[in-house]
Amino acid sequence: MGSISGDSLLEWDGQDSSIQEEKIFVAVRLRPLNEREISKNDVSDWECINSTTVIFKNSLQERSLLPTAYTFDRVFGHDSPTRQVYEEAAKKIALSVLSGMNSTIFAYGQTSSGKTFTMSGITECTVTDIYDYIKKHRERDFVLKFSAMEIYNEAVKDLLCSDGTPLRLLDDPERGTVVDKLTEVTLRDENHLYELLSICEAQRQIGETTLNELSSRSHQILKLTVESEARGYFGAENSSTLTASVNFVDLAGSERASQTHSAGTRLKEGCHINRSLLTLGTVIRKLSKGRNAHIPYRDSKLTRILQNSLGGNARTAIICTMSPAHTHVEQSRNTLLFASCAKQVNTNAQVNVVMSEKALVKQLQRELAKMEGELRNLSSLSSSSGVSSSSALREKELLIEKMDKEIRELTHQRDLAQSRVEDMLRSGGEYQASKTWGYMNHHEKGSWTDEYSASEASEINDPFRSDVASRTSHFSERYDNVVSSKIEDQFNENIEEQFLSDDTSPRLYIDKYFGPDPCQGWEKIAQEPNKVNIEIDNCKEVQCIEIDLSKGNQISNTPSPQKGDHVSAKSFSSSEIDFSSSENEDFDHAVKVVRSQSCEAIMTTIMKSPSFEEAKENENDNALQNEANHDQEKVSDIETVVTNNNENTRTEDSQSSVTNDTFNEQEEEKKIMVINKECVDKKQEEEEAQVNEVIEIEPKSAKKIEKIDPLPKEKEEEKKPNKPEETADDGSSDKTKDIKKSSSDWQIEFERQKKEIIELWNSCHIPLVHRTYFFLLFKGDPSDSVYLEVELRRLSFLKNSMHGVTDDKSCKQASSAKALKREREMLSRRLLKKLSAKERQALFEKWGIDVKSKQRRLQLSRKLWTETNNMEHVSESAAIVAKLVGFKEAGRAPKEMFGLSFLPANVRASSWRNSLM
Ligand SMILES: Nc1ncnc2c1ncn2[C@@H]1O[C@H](COP(=O)(O)OP(=O)(O)OP(=O)(O)O)[C@@H](O)[C@H]1O
Repeated sequence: MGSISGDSLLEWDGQDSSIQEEKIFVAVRLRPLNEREISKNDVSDWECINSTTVIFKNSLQERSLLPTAYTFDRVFGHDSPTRQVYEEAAKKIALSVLSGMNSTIFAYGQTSSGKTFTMSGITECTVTDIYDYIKKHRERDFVLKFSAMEIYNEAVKDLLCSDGTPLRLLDDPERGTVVDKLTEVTLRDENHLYELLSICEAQRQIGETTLNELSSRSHQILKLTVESEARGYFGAENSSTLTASVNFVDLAGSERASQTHSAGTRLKEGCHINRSLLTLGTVIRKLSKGRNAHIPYRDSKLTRILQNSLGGNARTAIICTMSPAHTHVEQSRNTLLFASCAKQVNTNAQVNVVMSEKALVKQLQRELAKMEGELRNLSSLSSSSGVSSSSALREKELLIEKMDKEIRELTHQRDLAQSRVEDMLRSGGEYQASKTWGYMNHHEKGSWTDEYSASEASEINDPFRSDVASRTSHFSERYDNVVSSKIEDQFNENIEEQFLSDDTSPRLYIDKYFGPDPCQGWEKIAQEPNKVNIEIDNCKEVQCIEIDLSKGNQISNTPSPQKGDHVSAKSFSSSEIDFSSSENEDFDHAVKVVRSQSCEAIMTTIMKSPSFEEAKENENDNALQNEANHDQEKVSDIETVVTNNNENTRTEDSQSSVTNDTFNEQEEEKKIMVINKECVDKKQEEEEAQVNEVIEIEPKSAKKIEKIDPLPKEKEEEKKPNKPEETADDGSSDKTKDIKKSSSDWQIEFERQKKEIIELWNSCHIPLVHRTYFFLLFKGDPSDSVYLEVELRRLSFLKNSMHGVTDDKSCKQASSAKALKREREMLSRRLLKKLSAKERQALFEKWGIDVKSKQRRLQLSRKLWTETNNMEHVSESAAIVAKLVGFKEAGRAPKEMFGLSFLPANVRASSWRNSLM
């Protein structure tokens, strides 16, 4: 036995770890004729003509049809030593174990052909080479383990254990078939292995046959496992641990009983041997034909154990030994046949990176260290990225802080603006509330309780205060008239009236839920001399007022105090209304024209309808009728103005202005409204500028006022009577055009706001009383714009409150749909009280309600104010509600109000819009 060179070992270092598909390496070895064969003059029929071919050289062979030449991977003649066989047929396969590949070296042949002789030599050569390799490769740690078994009569026995107990075969999912409890000895060194090999040889079943004195009666499988891993420095770079086994299989020899003359035990042994070899042959034959199905591995323990080596993942070399003697020619041919099949079988060997426990622990330790390192890196990355995240977070926090600050500032500004508006309105409302009751008391009890009453103003001989107080009292009276002249009646009526009053009047009911009426604030402003004076000093409009007031004051001492108002109003109205054709186009006319289109005028027209008059004749409520008649007397004066043309109007107005106090009061009321409105415009502009709110309150109207050139009294007196034509020549025509244009623009804006308000009323569940009150309050001139604005703002605020934007309980209360439902129920009961059966029937028919249906009154009340896009419906709803709750103007309404024809459709549907023309 020689040793392999270092160069030979090096060629195994670079083993490809990928799956290596190859054929089973098959070699044939001919032994020399032994003494017995020679003694019997047996001849050698087989000769290796080269390294790969063996021929049957007996030309006298009778079966000439059989092949005479056999080619294999390698053939060895009788003079080839075992070392050569190892080197050229087994070494490459056997030493694959050093590269982590399983390998198997078979010795197959008939009995006494030299299998044991060959395999013993190959095993020793392999062991020697392995240990030499280990000695030359100190960079790796090697562990060699050895186990040995035999299959004797289909029993697996441990050759390293002396008790001879048969071992079980187990099927392991990963390792395949394993022998249970097979002794595996870790080798200390090469000598240790040799000792073990000696034990195995001693343990193996050997029997004497006629062909072999030391015939092996079992299949022996020696297994040498090599585990290796890189050590030290190299281990860090190469963490793989290789584990592989090389099997040295010395099969029992096939034999013919006739030849061996066996009997008894030997015959039995021979049967098992032949049966297992037959199975092996079958497996090889099938594998050689590529049949992967129905391979009888399990038919014998030999094939079962060697399954991985037979077409499996182990590199395999089969060395077929044969006797060249002519007497064994048939067995030799069988061996060659087996060899021929075997060389067709493919194997799929691969490097086994199967770790030992120690290697696994080390591998896990390395992986753990690697993960810890990665974790540290990740932590450092997180730490560094955390800086940027923290920075970004800080930036966001600063941004949020800034936004919060802006929100707080905006909220503050909003609250400030609201507070100012509400304070302004509240102050006006409080004043008006007291004023209202003062006025009522004035009428009821003959006393005037207001601080700046007209009488008090007169007493202190303050003409300005007196005039303003006088005007304001008329203005206040208008409010009271609009709201109700029957407040006390409502208080005194049954509990149903609580929906209006609870503990207050309709006015206060509205005030309670919606705040004081916006108009009231302007009254107070006009009533407070200090404020008025300040504002007078600051705006042109007030200069007009001063002129008016001075004249009013002068004329107020005359028997016809209203005349002064007419004169003073002329300078004001002439710039707004196109009456420049005559100096007589005075303010009276302007007021009358405007008023003629107001809601009040419409109401008047409605009330004068014959059908309503007819229905009214049947009215049993004498008090209401008397009041209506009384109101109608006032309205008839207005109606007279409405129906006249300009020329006639001037004459009749002049007469009326002298003879009709009611009309004069209304004119004054109108003028004050306009004046107050202009003052408020200015004031509101200033306040809005302070709070940076952009609320455009009739800018064109304000512009119109600015165009007024208040003349000194002397010049005005000169200009009016003597140069009427100069009115047109001094640019008044242009002003008139501007006015018309402005009026048109305002009309559009007015129409938009009106529709928006009506929609908001409906969406915010605004009480119908409020809607009606507001609807009837409007005159339809530019002075209404401020009220529209305020109402819009209130409703917007209320809507926001309903949607949770603001938190105003009173608003939420007012917006209660439930309250609105109660109000409708209340109104339905009032239909019975306030209307006659005939009126109700007419109303039901007009509103498309079956007069015989149940809850028809409730049906009607539920329809009120519901068609927000139908102005005719809105107008009629307002008229009905006004009648039912006793608004004074409604009370003045003739019975036609509830008839089929309230107004011509074109008038009803565009009452607000028309009121501007
Ligand atoms: N190539 C050879 N050169 C010289 N002697 C050999 C050779 N081969 C075998 N022999 C000799 O032949 C005899 C039988 O050999 P061996 O026991 O190895 O046969 P075997 O095939 O194992 O037989 P069995 O199957 O019965 O165990 C032995 O004495 C052995 O020394």
